[in-house]
Amino acid sequence: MATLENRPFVKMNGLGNEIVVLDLRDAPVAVPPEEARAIARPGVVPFDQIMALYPPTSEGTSAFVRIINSDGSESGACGNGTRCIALYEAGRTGADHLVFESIAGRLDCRVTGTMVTADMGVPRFGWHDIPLAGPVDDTRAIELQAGPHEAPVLRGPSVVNVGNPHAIFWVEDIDAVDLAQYGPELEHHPIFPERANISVAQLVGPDHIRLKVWERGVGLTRACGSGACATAVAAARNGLTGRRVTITLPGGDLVIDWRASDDHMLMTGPAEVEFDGRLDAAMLGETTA
Ligand SMILES: NC(CCC[C@H](N)C(=O)O)C(=O)O
Repeated sequence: MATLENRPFVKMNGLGNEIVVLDLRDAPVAVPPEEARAIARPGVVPFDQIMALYPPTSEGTSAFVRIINSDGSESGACGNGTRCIALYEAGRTGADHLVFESIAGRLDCRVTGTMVTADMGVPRFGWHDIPLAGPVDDTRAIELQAGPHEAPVLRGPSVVNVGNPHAIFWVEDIDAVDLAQYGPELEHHPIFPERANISVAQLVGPDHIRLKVWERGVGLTRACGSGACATAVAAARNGLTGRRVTITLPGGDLVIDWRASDDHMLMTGPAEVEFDGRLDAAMLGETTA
């Protein structure tokens, strides 16, 4: 029998980032990568991330969350998924202040209607934090390019770790870049030993950025909350914006406030419940023959 057989799930989204919430607190089991990949197949429950909830390990927290990409790999952060689990738990308990634990730290969330503000913690900028394959003095712009060697289309990204690794390429017009062409090679570039999420960002004004993200372990998505946080702090570090910006993604807007008092990143945006169901053997890739 498949590990996740008969377990209930809730399909949600955060700005069109496709999220499956698996509440495993009652009877915890690991999510096998092959079962995650089976659920993600077209016609089953295509998702970008599974947010798997486990029993909390510290007082005052609702759950320990593990984040699984559609290729079965695990991540330390998912901004849109965090807003989804906050809305899910608010709906279940009636609470409007929820705290989760993750491998990257605490996620403090406040829910108002369908809007959620999540504290995504403090960004890290050291080359070993990202991580990069070797020493780099200044992670505001590193040596990396894509496209023809003599006339690169993308060059000099900012790199940031916000619980997961991000590289942000600053461009004039995000619509002029075919991110599906360059995303795979950059995600897997040897400079990123743990791979990386790859973004193209366009500065619209001192408080507004347009963004598209090629997500590690997934591909192009409608929105990436951690990518929005990484981009906001990279923009402020480069003197392009202030510490509070609106990030416009294909799926809609997120507001990121990089709080000056403690450097925490506060992300505000919507989350939505779509439908629920129960996983069966066929959905988990088991054949009955
Ligand atoms: N959807 C995301 C990011 C999820 C994790 C990422 N693909 C990774 O592997 O780091 C978000 O909203 O932050």
